[in-house]
Amino acid sequence: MKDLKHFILVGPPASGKGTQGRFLADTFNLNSLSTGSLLRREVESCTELGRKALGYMDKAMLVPDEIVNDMVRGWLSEMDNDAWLLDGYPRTVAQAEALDHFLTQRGTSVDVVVWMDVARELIEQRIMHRRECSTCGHVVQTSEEECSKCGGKMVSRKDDNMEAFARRWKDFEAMTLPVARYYEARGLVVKMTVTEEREPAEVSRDLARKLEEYRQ
Ligand SMILES: Nc1ncnc2c1ncn2[C@@H]1O[C@H](COP(=O)(O)OP(=O)(O)O)[C@@H](O)[C@H]1O
Repeated sequence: MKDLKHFILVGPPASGKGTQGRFLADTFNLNSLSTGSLLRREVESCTELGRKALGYMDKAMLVPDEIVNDMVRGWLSEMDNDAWLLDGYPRTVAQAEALDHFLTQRGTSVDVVVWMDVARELIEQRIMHRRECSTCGHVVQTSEEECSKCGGKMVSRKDDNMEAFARRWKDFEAMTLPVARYYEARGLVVKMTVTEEREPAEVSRDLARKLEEYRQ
């Protein structure tokens, strides 16, 4: 039976990576790293890395590989419990190769790559139904006019969101899909294909089952 300690989560924006990532971290007792969140923290703390990254993040461009590679290597080196999940990294094949190189040097490797394969039409529907509270920023799929958290007015940012999504999807297809294929060629992928809307908990159960099979 395979030991599953090193996870990578790959998927397009709004594919449910955040939710399934939390599920995996809880189930397998993993330290999880979202490179997007870490970069945002660096920006907020005005570190040198944050200053370098900001110019790219502002334009919704990928931060150069070297910066992100160094950041992830630092995070992995500092960890005491060697069980982790990376979300949002590797995002390019060059990042995947750099990670492989780093892990090989340490005598270890990626154990499994969970690919959230969600149809583009489904993600577009999610974005269309997404509302954001104009007061507290709470984001949900709802048709309610009032925020369930603070009572503020719920607004839709459909056009902005659709435009941003189209750009991010293009990047995903061009740069990150090849990452999923890179790992697929190495037999490391567990693919979660989602073609119709399902409860996140149901997707988690399916995922757990697939991981059990993969592990045998
Ligand atoms: N692995 C990565 N390589 C390069 N840039 C990254 C990476 N991860 C995150 N970023 C940067 O951080 C930003 C936010 O990332 P993330 O939180 O994953 O959200 P999004 O899904 O909006 O891209 C990205 O737009 C990009 O500029």
